[in-house]
Amino acid sequence: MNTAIEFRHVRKTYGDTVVIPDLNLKIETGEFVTIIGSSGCGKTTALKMINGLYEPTDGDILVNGENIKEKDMIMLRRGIGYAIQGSVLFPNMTVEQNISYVPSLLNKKDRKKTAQAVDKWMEMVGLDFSMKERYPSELSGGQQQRVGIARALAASPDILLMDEPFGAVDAITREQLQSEIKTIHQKTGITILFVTHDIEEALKLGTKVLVMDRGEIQQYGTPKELLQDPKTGFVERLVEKQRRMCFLPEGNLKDCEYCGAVCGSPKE
Ligand SMILES: Nc1ncnc2c1ncn2[C@@H]1O[C@H](COP(=O)(O)OP(=O)(O)OP(=O)(O)O)[C@@H](O)[C@H]1O
Repeated sequence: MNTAIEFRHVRKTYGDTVVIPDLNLKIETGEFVTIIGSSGCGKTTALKMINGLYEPTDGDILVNGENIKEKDMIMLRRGIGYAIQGSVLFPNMTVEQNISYVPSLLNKKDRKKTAQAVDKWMEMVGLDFSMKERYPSELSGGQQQRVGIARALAASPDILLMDEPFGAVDAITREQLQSEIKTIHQKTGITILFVTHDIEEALKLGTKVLVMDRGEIQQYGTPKELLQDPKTGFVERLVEKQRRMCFLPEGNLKDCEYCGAVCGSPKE
């Protein structure tokens, strides 16, 4: 397995405040990593250091084996999609223009290729083609979120960073978007890092879950590992409800819907 992203002794401080003391982590190519932790623990900071929006105070970050310090930032960001909560679309551009923005830069004169990319990603995120001419203000929150994801994917990145992308949408749309991003991951095999506040979402989507507290890794493992063998009290408290869900009242253990195996044990 190749390593898509590696943090080597990464430290990040803002003034006197140490947000990330010493982060060491290897993320394998093709992994869907959900990142969860207490508020302010440095999840967004970690994400933004990968695409160079923030610079580490110390240490190194490698993307596909290359130290990002030695890379051209524009080239680095072209290979890394970035989708965040809420609409960050260009307000004066149509849906089609928003999605085709980066592909048209990359494809230059090949308009057909760009148009094909727009269609492919609109279909993949569940956007009707009739919306191509609309402006962001004429879309619902969920539709705007879909355009944002399609735009991030249209540049064909091999890494996609998502910072609470479904935080601002209603429960039904959220569930639809979750299953769409899961399908996209399965179809494309790209590496995804996905920050969330919702443990259920983290366990449902992640092939690996990264639990952080105060800039430190509490656990990095599969949903099954987190449920069966929480390494710290913090992780144990985080997954407590989900573990209980695997336990049937009559005393039998049921196959857990998250980890696909018996993972809970009676609390009482
Ligand atoms: N540009 C900045 N300047 C100063 N402090 C910052 C800056 N960005 C973030 N911080 C601080 O660093 C800490 C970590 O912030 P970060 O946004 O990475 O946390 P987070 O885990 O994503 O939080 P949340 O879950 O609340 O979104 C917080 O205490 C925050 O106030």
